[in-house]
Amino acid sequence: MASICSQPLLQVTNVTHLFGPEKGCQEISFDLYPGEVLGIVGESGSGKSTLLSVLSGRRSPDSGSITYLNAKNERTDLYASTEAQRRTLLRTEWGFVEQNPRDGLRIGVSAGANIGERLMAQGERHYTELRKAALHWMTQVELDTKRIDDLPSTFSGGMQQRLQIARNLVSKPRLVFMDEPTAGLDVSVQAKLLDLMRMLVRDLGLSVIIVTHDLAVARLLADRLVVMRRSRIVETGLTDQILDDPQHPYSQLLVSSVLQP
Ligand SMILES: Nc1ncnc2c1ncn2[C@@H]1O[C@H](COP(=O)(O)OP(=O)(O)OP(=O)(O)O)[C@@H](O)[C@H]1O
Repeated sequence: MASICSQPLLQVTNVTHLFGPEKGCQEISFDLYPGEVLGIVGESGSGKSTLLSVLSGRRSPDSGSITYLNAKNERTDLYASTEAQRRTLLRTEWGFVEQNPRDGLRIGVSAGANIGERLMAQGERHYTELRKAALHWMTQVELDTKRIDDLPSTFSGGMQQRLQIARNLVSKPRLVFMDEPTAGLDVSVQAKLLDLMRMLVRDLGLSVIIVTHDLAVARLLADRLVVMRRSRIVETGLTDQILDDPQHPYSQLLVSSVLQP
């Protein structure tokens, strides 16, 4: 967890993006600290994915601001930057793990090339170095290194998700966004992936914003939660506090309906 002295990595102030009344996200404010994992939970349609795409620079807010403390320790306003600057940030200091690995991988190139791509974009041209990094990251995410030249389409869903994680982490991002990264996987595959993600987040000191409708995933990974309902945050707090003692009636309903046997 972050030290209370450090500055927020991400500062979100009054962010709104609406497709219609209560459709999207509105008046969203929170700070994310270095090394912190923030879970965004709420029912389907509450605006979690919309918020994630605004936070990650993919969709401009109608109003509000998001500032990010970059690796040079400069605070930058995400939407005052150019589109190209935001794209660069997403390829370097940030990562984005899509729910469907096919949206986050290049399906037509090998696993090794998928991992090496971000390094190449950052100027690494040495084949030996790219190969070494790919092997290292395959090992980190527990993929068989013998599959380095295989296409991701020959991988299982769980393996593709591990590859997507490796592809993101190779550039040593400081902040990773994840949209339901374990949804659609078998329960046992999910459990192993969650263990791996927990280990990587801890070992690398990553800051993460993760959208999930699965409170068990939130419990395992997140330090803090924001609960969304109809485009707004209804409650925010430490994960254990919210899951064990929710204050808002909607959070109470959400927790009781999902966690009760
Ligand atoms: N591109 C879009 N155009 C119009 N409406 C949209 C668009 N994207 C999302 N919405 C609407 O905004 C609301 C919030 O959707 P969003 O996908 O952010 O919710 P969510 O909480 O992520 O839901 P889920 O858990 O089902 O993915 C929904 O009513 C949705 O129909």
